[in-house]
Amino acid sequence: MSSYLAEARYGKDKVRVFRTVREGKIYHVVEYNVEVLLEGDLETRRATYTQADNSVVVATDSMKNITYYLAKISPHVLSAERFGLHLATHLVSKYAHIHKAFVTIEQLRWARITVDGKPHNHSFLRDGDERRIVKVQVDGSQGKDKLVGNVSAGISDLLVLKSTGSAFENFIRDEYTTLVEVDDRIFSTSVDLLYTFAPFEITAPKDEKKLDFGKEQIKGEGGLAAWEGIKVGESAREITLSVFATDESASVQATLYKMGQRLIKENTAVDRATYTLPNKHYIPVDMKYIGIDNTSPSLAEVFVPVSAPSGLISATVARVGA
Ligand SMILES: O=c1[nH]c(=O)c2[nH]c(=O)[nH]c2[nH]1
Repeated sequence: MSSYLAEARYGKDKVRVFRTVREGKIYHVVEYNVEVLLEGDLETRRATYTQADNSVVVATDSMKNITYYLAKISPHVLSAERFGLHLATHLVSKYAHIHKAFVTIEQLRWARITVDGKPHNHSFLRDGDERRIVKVQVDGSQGKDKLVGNVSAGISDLLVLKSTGSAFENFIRDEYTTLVEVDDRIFSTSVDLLYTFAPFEITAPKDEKKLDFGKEQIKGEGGLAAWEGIKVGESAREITLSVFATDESASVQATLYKMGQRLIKENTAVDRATYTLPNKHYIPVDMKYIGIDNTSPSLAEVFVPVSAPSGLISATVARVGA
């Protein structure tokens, strides 16, 4: 039976980077977990996988070093979108046989501590397990002077709960149905969101050593939005939280759709948004045995948080015509 190498991609995962940027007495900080993967002519030029020839292999250790080097010198390091674009563009520009770079960045939360009502200059707290996610792909396979950037970004593990304003009624009732219809229930989910910008053209930096990567070098609306990704990121989080809080939810599905609709409407460069929402069930405790009604929706006050199983609702909302 014969076989061949169908696909290959390799790199470094879990490169942990913490960076400070000083602005006088004020410090800005970011913490990233970075994954860097490369694709290229690893078989046609030298048989890396099939003949154990390492002569075209950029060591994954070097990719880690490049990540730290760019974290030191990149003017874009405080934005995960910009930093990812800079890192991926640098890798594809530097190595002739590397055609695609894939950078995934997880950004951990560090919020300023408030002291006497004022944000502190250099002290921070971890205000949640939620992470920002940025995925960048830079494709140089059509030529190193025609780099194409693809950026998607979003949120992972944003845990939310509302204690009313959620119902689930009129679903299929048949021989398998035990769930009762409720016009008032707890709705809790851990939001995963990934939104995608239109692909855009990047002009590779002319001065490799300087690694200058100016705003003017990214063409197209999607590119500029990815460049200004911090704003879209803030808007996406705010829309997600505000729709979750205010929607009179008929189902997780219906609330998810409203989130996606508003995200696309208010962020003109976002083409698609995929939400994945587990339905973390809170079940009212049955106290009929002791003569107490805790299960009628309006009287339910004591609940069991159920970690498994959970519902899982996922959908992509896309811009018409994109
Ligand atoms: O919002 C919901 N959607 C469902 O599809 C579903 N199914 C279920 O058992 N509970 C819920 N809740």
